[in-house]
Amino acid sequence: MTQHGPVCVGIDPHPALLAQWGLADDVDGLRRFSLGVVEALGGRVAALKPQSAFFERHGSRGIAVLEEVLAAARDAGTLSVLDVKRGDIGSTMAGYADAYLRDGAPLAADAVTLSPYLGFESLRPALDAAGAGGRGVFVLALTSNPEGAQVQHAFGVEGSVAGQMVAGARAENAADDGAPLGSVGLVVGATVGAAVRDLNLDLAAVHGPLLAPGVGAQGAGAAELAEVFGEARSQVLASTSRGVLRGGPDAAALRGALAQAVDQARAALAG
Ligand SMILES: O=c1ccn([C@@H]2O[C@H](COP(=O)(O)O)[C@@H](O)[C@H]2O)c(=O)[nH]1
Repeated sequence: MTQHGPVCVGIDPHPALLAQWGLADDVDGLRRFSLGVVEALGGRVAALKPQSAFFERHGSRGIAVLEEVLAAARDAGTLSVLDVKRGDIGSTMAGYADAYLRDGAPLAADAVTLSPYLGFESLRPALDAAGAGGRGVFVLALTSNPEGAQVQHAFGVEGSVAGQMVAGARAENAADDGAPLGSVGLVVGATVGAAVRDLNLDLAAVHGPLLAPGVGAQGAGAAELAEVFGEARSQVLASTSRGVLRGGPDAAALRGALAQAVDQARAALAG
């Protein structure tokens, strides 16, 4: 984030984007699109975030392309965040941790997104694997979609649901002595408006990175980033997929779109 700017670019090979890039909606199109993004932006961006759904829809050959994309990002020296939003009972979470957070696993990424709605503690195997292996997780706290509020803003005996995710991440990172940011990040959409303030969430105290999707196609920009994150802005990794990908397939145009997104995020999140 310091070197390349606080922006993550999502690799979301939507059928419509494949068509816009002049590619077929098949495994070859998927591969050319996704590796094209890594080739254009690898080594120039803080992180790349492949969206697993768009690889899974092509079946086992799509998953094989996802493996290639993760390896290509690694070879380019670029961190990968696999957006796969996993969450299950602890014993099954151990399987997911092994799939995504183990050295040498075919789908190993530098970080994954996790869904905590079976309870924060159900994520334990992934939290431990990330901490032990120098990897990270991003736990959904306040998602960028409007429907998320129905669950995430709800209150129980221990406060708001989102607040419990903030508390969980904060407690995990407290043990991560000395690191500038701990291994447990949160997903907080750039589109959530006043929710962080309304729910009284202390994001700065999480001491972890904050992945902020919603920039670009979902309507958030500099003003929204500044509004949502306040004191926690130095922890924010703003995430945009279609906002940059629509610039392709030309590599220079993709880099131009990334440069614009970085300028916008830096201005919003400075100081
Ligand atoms: O709260 C969330 C969590 C994840 N996402 C994912 O990010 C990208 C957004 O794509 P855009 O084209 O920039 O809208 C997509 O993969 C989502 O699944 C999110 O949007 N919100």
